[in-house]
Amino acid sequence: MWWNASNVITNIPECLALFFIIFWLGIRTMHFMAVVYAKYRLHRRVEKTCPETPLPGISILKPLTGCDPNLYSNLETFFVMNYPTYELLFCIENELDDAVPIVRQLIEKYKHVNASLFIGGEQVGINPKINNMQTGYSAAKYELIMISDAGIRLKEDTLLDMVQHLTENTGIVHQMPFTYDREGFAATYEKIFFGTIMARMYLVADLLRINCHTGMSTLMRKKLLDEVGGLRTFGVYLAEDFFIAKSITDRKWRIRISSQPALQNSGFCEVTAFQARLARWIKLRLAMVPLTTVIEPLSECVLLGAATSWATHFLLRWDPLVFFMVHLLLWFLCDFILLSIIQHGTLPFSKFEFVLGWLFREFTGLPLFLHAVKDPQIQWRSRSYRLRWGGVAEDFTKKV
Ligand SMILES: CCCCCCCC/C=C\CCCCCCCC(=O)N[C@@H](CO[C@@H]1OC[C@@H](O)[C@H](O)[C@H]1O)[C@H](O)/C=C/CCCCCCCCCCCCC
Ligand SMILES: O=c1ccn([C@@H]2O[C@H](COP(=O)(O)OP(=O)(O)O)[C@@H](O)[C@H]2O)c(=O)[nH]1
Repeated sequence: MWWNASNVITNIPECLALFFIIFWLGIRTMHFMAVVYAKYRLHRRVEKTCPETPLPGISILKPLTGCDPNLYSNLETFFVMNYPTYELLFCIENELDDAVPIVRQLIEKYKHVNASLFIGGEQVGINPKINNMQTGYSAAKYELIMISDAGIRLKEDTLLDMVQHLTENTGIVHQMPFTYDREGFAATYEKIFFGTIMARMYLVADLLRINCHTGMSTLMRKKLLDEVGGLRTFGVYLAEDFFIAKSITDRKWRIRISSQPALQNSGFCEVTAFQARLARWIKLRLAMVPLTTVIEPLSECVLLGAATSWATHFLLRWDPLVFFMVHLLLWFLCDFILLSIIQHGTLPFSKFEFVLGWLFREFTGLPLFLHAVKDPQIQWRSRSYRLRWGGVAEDFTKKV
């Protein structure tokens, strides 16, 4: 019999083939789980009526660096939130930054909104985003802290949605990264990335309670940060989001995603810049969870498909080409369904554009991963870093 136990143990090709088939079944299961969980979990109707207790106040930290064509309209969404008590704390490192006049203009336009601008930051660690936010954090007066990156847009009811997910035992509610509708191939590629490969992993991680916290749009209880020394404690890391969530879950609090995905809407949208961003994230993930060195490339549709085609041919004599084509089709359909659920409306591109964008994403995923692994140096904006094992970062800007 082909699966005879002693054969499997002693025969390496058979073991490898069996491993690929089991891994393939695992990833396919995750794919289906992600689709079902997305349908059940995302885009829930937000209750407009207040619960018995008054809604808690939120201090929203907006770390800004530079200006892009969408900055004004993205920031404006924060001034028109349907939420009773919140303050906006804009943080900008450099007084000459182009974002300064934009923020001042908005503060002037919406005088009734509680908003302040903090310039200069404070050097508390290596992470420039934490350094930038530190002065705003020190001034924050509410019990909830929201960290929201420069390119994020909110819907009117996003804060309500997030607060409603902050149940008694929950310490963090974060938004799953996704994108706002923009035009062009780069925007299509970004939306496909966040709505397929990233969403699949993110949703399954949330379901299995694996730390997948991404700091681009996240709401947390301030007391949980203050208990460990405040935001500054995480300034030694570049992936501050991962370590904040780790610290909070270590104290037995839950983290969960909100029902609305994060709408990233940076005004700069280019394939190469996006790939550089993804390469930086890959390097962070490898340092945080070294297991991803194997899991990430093997979870790529093309590599997994090729390996499992070989495995099923080797063990079961199935036609590898037929297997690969069926695998590709199944993967493609699951991805399209998942993306459509997350979009929750009409996609801003045609089916043909989806096919092109999807093939591009799938066939560039592995080369991008290998390219990222090759060079340990991390470039973030104008600075360079290296990570030590465990995630503590070193600034390499002056050393290069
Ligand atoms: C995208 C493909 C991932 C494949 C990984 C395979 C398995 C992982 C399972 C779940 C992980 C979900 C992925 C979540 C994070 C993805 C985004 C990311 O990389 N973000 C990093 C950078 O974020 C920015 O950092 C700077 C900050 O200022 C910005 O605000 C941030 O947006 C972030 O730092 C990542 C941290 C590390 C996450 C590691 C998660 C790995 C978990 C591995 C578990 C393996 C078992 C899986 C079994 C299902
Ligand atoms: O030197 C920096 C780099 C980034 N940021 C802020 O950190 C957030 C995330 O930055 P970026 O979009 O570059 O990170 P990514 O999402 O690509 O990881 C944004 O609000 C930036 O304004 C900052 O304050 N100082």
